[in-house]
Amino acid sequence: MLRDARFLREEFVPREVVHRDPEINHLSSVLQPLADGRPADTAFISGPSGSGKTCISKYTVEQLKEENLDVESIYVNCWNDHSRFQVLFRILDEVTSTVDIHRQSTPRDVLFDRLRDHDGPPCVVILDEVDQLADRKVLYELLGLQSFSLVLIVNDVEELLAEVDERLASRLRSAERIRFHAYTTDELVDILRERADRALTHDAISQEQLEAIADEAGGDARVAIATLKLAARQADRDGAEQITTDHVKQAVPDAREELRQKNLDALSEHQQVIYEIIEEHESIAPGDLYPEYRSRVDNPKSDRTVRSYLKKMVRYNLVAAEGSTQDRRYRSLAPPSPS
Ligand SMILES: Nc1ncnc2c1ncn2[C@@H]1O[C@H](COP(=O)(O)OP(=O)(O)OP(=O)(O)O)[C@@H](O)[C@H]1O
Repeated sequence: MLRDARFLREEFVPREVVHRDPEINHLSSVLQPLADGRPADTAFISGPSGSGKTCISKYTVEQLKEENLDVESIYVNCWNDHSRFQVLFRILDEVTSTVDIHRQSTPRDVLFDRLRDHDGPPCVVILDEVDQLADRKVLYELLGLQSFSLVLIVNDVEELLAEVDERLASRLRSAERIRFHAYTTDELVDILRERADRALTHDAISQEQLEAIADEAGGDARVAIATLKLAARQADRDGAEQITTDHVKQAVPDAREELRQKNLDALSEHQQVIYEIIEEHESIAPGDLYPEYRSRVDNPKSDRTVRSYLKKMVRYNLVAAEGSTQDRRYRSLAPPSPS
């Protein structure tokens, strides 16, 4: 049944991608000046979870690098590296040595000065999950760096623009926008087919089962691929030669739970505290949540940062937001524990 399970792993970056030609062409054209040694405009990549924003951005930049020896690239996930220091450090660390940089003792502007003075080949910086940046002013600083061109990945551009100061918003408004839609069922079937052909033995999964998986995934390629992986794993354990309807039916909730758990594990310490508070309540308003959070941590983040954490947790299916903006309440989406 399983030929090469690596093709079903989430982190696998496909060499061939399907159904994103217009988006790839658009991003390639924005980045094209780099091929002539000129800086490129900033690109905003937006769209729902699992619509291929990260994968297509990386793929397009890799293509550019294959054709141009003198282009470099850096990928930073702002969910993990969310402070100004972390972002600047990650970029600097890729382009030059940072052995003498120490978090506690390095003056704030040394990192930035080094990046500004960096005299290497043009470099594309893919900043993923930009809305998770604790200090958005770092974007303003990065926009001013000649050697670096930015690809900014967010779920919703307008939401981000509404949250930054006017000076930064007006710079960002001129960025080129590339919007990704959620995949249709047919598109997901093609993505799944490609993976299944590489990962599984011939005929291990029928068109009907692929359609069933795609249909349940709600346009999200990550959910679809995880479902295929779990269905294949179960079929393999059962010693079956084909994935059956039952394997798929079981894999659908398991895949969602696996992804939920992964997202939960990826939360920072502060985000975990916020999540725990929500879990302890049937539902809670942000106005009650914030003081509770402040009382539980040292150096609490601002109210605004906590609200952006909450939005992200909603997108990642960890919590649900109920009610309108005025009377919003958050509720955990953890499955009921078996009694
Ligand atoms: N067009 C495609 N062809 C092949 N694989 C794809 C395609 N689009 C997405 N994938 C795969 O689907 C998974 C999810 O894609 P990706 O991480 O790029 O989504 P995303 O839009 O960045 O999601 P999020 O906002 O949740 O980070 C990845 O494993 C990726 O390789």
